Amino acid sequence: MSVSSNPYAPSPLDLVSNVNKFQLIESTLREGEQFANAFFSTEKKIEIARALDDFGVDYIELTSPVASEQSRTDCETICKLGLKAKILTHIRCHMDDAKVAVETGVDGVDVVIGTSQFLRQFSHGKDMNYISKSAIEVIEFVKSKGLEIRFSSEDSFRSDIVDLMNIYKTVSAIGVDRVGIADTVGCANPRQVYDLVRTLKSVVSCDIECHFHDDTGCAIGNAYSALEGGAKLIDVSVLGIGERNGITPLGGFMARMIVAAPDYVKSKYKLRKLRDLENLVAEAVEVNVPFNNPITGFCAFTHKAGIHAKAILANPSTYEILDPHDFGMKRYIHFANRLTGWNAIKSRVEQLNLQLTDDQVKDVTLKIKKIGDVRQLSIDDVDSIIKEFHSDLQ
Ligand SMILES: CC(=O)SCCNC(=O)CCNC(=O)[C@H](O)C(C)(C)COP(=O)(O)OP(=O)(O)OC[C@H]1O[C@@H](n2cnc3c(N)ncnc32)[C@H](O)[C@@H]1OP(=O)(O)O
Ligand SMILES: O=C(O)CCC(=O)C(=O)O
Ligand SMILES: [Zn+2]
Repeated sequence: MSVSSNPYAPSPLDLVSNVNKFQLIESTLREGEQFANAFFSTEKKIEIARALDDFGVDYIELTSPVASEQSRTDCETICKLGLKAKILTHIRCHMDDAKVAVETGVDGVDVVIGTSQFLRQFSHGKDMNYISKSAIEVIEFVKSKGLEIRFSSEDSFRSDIVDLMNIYKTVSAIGVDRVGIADTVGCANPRQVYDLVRTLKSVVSCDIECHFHDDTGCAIGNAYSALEGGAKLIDVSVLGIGERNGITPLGGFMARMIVAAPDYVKSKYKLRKLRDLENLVAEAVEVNVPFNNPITGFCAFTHKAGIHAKAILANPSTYEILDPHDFGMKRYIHFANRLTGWNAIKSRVEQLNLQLTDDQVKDVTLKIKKIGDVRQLSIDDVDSIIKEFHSDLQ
């Protein structure tokens, strides 16, 4: 499908949209390390960082070097790998953290501080005046070291909008490279995201990054809305791993974006590496890839009901918005069940190199359905029924 005829592409009139030119901040080695099951050895971090780099992510975000001694040395080690992706580390808005971060060899520093009443009162206990002063101090310090610097307000969607815009205006005025919006508790919906990004865009001159938790199931939708509103960078992690049930998943986000911006996504990211990347991380954190995962879930390209199977055999676009081949995956017609139809069975008869008329295929389909009413069928069961039917005819 060419972009101009793609109904899911952003409208050319949508001047602020970054759907066709977004970047990824991959946070499996930061947010993902906050996933309950995660423990990454140095070797595993290196393996994951290399795989993310090979996939084509723009940035790799690492855990704060002040989290532990090993976190700091791992950060230094990954910086020395010579990856194409820029390496970031993520710190609190405090000079103690910033001083350690700039010595690790990272390309940039992501600094964050809670701005909502909840976090101001119960997390760090600081007012907006303090936040503003410490943000200026940290930003100017990191900039003086020649590194990229991003300032983000944690819990943005539960923060006072005037406070938010004031702090973003302040950091933009002193030349921060990016500002970040974070839906830390996953409370935002796509419309709120669009509105906040649009508002923010009118007060800052730098790029906007967004970070969405998935507590209420909106992380991918919110990321898309953010790009529509003019955000440029989206935080993702492999399988979405992170605090609680995590953030925007890399794979699901790729699924969303390939539909909207196929040329950009296919040329920029090695989509065929997605499955290996997900398996690598799933194994490292001892989880299974979810059965309903976009793209790589075991049945993501399996078609079962007879009506679907017939149309898919005629033209896969009837029931597929994604082409499995773009991801090195294959589609599968599940014909061994009572919901099957004669078109699916005819296709199986052809695969078995048997000759049956359409009426004969319809007859054998009824036999298959009859047994399928009593028990689960396997492919071998159906093949045996077809072969027996065929030999009875001879
Ligand atoms: C929403 C997010 O995911 S933000 C990223 C979260 N990442 C992490 O927490 C990284 C891993 N964390 C750690 O290893 C530890 O929490 C450390 C090293 C950062 C701090 O450890 P400790 O000094 O033992 O403090 P603890 O974790 O109990 O409390 C957090 C401290 O940071 C302060 N703080 C919290 N957020 C911020 C912030 N954004 N900027 C500045 N200070 C902050 C809190 O006030 C508290 O300070 P206190 O020592 O005066 O109570
Ligand atoms: O730094 C950020 O923008 C996000 C921090 C974070 O993980 C969150 O707020 O959930
Ligand atoms: Zn987060």
